[in-house]
Amino acid sequence: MVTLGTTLLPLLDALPSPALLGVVSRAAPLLVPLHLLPDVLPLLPPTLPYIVHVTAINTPAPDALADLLDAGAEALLLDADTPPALALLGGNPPASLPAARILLHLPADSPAAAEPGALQGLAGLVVALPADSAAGSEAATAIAERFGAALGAAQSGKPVYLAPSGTLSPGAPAAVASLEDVASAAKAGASVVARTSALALLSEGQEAPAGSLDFIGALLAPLNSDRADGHFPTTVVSASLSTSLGLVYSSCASIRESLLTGAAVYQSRKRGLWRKGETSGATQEVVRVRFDCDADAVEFRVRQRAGAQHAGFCHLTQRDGCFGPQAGLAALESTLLARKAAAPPGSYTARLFSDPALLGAKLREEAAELAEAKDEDPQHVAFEAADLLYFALARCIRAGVGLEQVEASLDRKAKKVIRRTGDAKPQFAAEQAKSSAPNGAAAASAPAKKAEVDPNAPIKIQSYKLADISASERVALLKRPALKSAAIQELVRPILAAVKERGDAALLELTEKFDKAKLSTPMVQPPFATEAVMKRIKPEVKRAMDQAYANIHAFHLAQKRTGGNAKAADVGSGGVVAETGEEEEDAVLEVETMPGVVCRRFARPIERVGLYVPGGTAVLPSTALMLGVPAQVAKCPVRIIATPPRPDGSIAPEVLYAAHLVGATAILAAGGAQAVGALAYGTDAVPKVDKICGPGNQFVTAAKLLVQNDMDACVSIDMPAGPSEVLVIADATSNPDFVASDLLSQAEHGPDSQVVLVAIDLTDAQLDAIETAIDRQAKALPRCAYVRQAIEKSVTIRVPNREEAMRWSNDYAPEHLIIQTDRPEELAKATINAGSIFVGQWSPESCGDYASGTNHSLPTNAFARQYSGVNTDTFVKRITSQSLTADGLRALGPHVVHLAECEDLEAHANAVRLRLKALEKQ
Ligand SMILES: NC(=O)c1ccc[n+]([C@@H]2O[C@H](COP(=O)([O-])OP(=O)(O)OC[C@H]3O[C@@H](n4cnc5c(N)ncnc54)[C@H](O)[C@@H]3O)[C@@H](O)[C@H]2O)c1
Ligand SMILES: N[C@H](CO)Cc1c[nH]c[nH+]1
Repeated sequence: MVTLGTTLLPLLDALPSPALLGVVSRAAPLLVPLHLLPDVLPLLPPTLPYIVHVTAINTPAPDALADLLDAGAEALLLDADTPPALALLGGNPPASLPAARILLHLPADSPAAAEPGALQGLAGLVVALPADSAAGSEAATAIAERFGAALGAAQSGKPVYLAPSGTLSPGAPAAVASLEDVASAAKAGASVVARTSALALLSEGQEAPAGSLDFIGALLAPLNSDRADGHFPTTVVSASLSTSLGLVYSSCASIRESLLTGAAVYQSRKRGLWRKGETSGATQEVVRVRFDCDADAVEFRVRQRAGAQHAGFCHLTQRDGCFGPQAGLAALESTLLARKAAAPPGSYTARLFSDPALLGAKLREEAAELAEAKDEDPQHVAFEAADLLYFALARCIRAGVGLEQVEASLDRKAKKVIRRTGDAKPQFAAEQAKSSAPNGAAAASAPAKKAEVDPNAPIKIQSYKLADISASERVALLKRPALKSAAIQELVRPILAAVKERGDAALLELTEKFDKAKLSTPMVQPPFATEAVMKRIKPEVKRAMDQAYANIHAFHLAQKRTGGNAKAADVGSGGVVAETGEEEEDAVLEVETMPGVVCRRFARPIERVGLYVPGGTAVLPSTALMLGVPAQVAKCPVRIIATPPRPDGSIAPEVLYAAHLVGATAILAAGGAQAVGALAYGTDAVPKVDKICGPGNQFVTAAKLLVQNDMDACVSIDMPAGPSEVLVIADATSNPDFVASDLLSQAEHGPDSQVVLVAIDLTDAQLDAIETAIDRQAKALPRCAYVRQAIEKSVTIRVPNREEAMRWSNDYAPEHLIIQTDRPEELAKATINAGSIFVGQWSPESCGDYASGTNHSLPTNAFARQYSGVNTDTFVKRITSQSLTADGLRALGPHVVHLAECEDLEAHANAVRLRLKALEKQ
């Protein structure tokens, strides 16, 4: 429905003053004669709804009338004798003109008003009053009622405007309504038309000159307070999205001043007129003032202006509105505006603003993902729509366009009457056809297919000089690319719930859905290294796996010997732990803390462990070794490897061989969140485990975090491991090709990987040599598409010296730290936070990834500050014990009694007192 409600409809009869246009735009539509439109249109504020008056003399063809609506006119007012009005009244409306956008200008004696409801398809009516009927007269009231009934105005709220005699006849003298006329007409449910030349803009208390009408007084005429103080409750909403900012009060005086000046003024119940922002500077520009349906409450639509210390409406300076912080699109708009004003270099949003190609590619990518999202997965649709809105809004903000303008554009489009066919442009139609083809449906996890990127575009890491980086920029640059963790959790939750509730049936369904494998059972039992399997493994790969296994085993077995200072057998002799069979390496920590008081700590394997071996974008037998060997060394009795099956249902032979080497007790042929759910909750076929270890993509990580927090599952995880990352420290002695190759070796893992180069005092030419090597090597890689996306999220930091390099590295806490500098051991010693360190130019990270002996399952996302990588301890828990002799209890007991009494825990004290008494009797 068009928005035409007002008590006074100003008819433009001369070029208007800006002051008048300002008031009109804040409170009423404007009636513009067609012949004035070309001159007036450029002057009209974009928010002002205008109606074009068409007479019989200047009626254009119906298509040209439709063009007026398309160009932004709220409605057309057609004189009754114009051909389209005659056609409408004859029941044969022109196809191109929707009646809902037409007002008819009828004489008071028009037979069209004879029947209630006869005109109800129209947007409204303007009724020309006879010369002897003032707008407030009884005759006018009767006319208003008759035409109101024909229009169905009482039900719809559509306007009936009464035009005092001569008002709409250009050049003719016209009667001017009085304020009383306007008020009486309002009581009869009608409004009044007045020429703008007859309107006076008056401040509170001023008298209208003779022959003119107090414009604002007329607009306020219908207001009718139901409060003793005569004020009006007023909701204040933002110009975009109509977000509620607060509730205040208005009086006729405060509204008058607001409409006149365009700055919000309210009525304080204690202190009189409240000129918003007078002291704080946080003023409000009034966009529109409206009354509610019974005219006893007001709405102010405003643009909030920031003051010196105060940006919002609420007296709490950190808040935008009195009802709390913004949310959704409004909050996103504020954040993006703030980022644009003070964008920390390196923050993702800052890059979006400065890199049009990146933003363009992301927009296309997100639009494609939304198009591909399945209706059956509404959460995924919402997730992708949110992504697209984020990038769309970033695009707008970059161009200085806010949501208010976007909404205005939507409203303008909604007013168009000439509809385009809505067909897609040919290149997009062709792309869509490709992606909807049966085998073209893109998986959500196949980023290499997403944005169309020029393969020859340079692959270059963004570089920053430490000296130019502010404290807040430093914080932003140390952050990892944003992960959509909350949204991913929402996708993962139903998967976990399905497996928890429906067990194997859900597990098999999800395996078919995500990994395209139709299985009859999810479990594969040993033997794994059958002849058929071994035939499919290249001999050199088998030898490499054997060497890797030996090294990893040696290093992880050695880790058991660092736990204590006594042999396992001693524990048994103390009488506390009865088990036998501990081997020499199962050392026990034993300390006699005071004579006769012996404390011990010893390890026991976690009984059932799940080892997740990723398999989405690459098959990773190396990860099976990295998890399986320490679990084997720790002697966990149940060791289940979980890994996504290939589409034919099989497991890669190399993973089967790794399972054989590490003595896995079974393989779960499932991946993603469903595998994690099956391990955490157990199904008929899958044994429940006590701990789930191993890296994976964001679905796997989110699922691990969720099951860890589910008390029902009673399962722990190794760490929140995420996308791979590496930080390389290089100086003038480094080999540029080596540095580039190390950076790329992690960038190729996936689009979310991040690599960081910390360059110590390199010249431009030295840095250029590394960048050139990155570009050249990357373009030759088969996984170049992943590399390009990872490099987009990566940074080079140019630092002046080794101390600053280490400070950056320790703050970043990389998963992998590669030190390719002069005297690398010194920097290794200065390392405080890192998952694993690669020291010197002959120690590429790849060696640790596969075969040197260290583990490659490491903490990412700065969790190296508090987590270790997977190691033998990951698969054990440590039990402590103590044994006291009688003398030991005599010496320690009284202290324990005092402490228990101090905590008012009598039973604790008693357990010692009883024994001390028994000892006294001996
Ligand atoms: N930090 C480490 O130690 C380390 C080591 C190796 C690998 N990684 C990382 O592990 C990750 C491996 O990821 P991957 O994808 O190749 O294999 P993955 O096995 O982790 O994930 C594949 C599974 O994801 C699920 N999945 C895919 N799309 C989905 C969707 N739209 N909804 C729900 N589930 C979906 C499927 O179930 C599929 O089986 C990479 O990010 C890599 O960097 C890390
Ligand atoms: N670099 C990975 C850890 O982030 C592990 C890996 C597996 N295969 C090769 N590399």
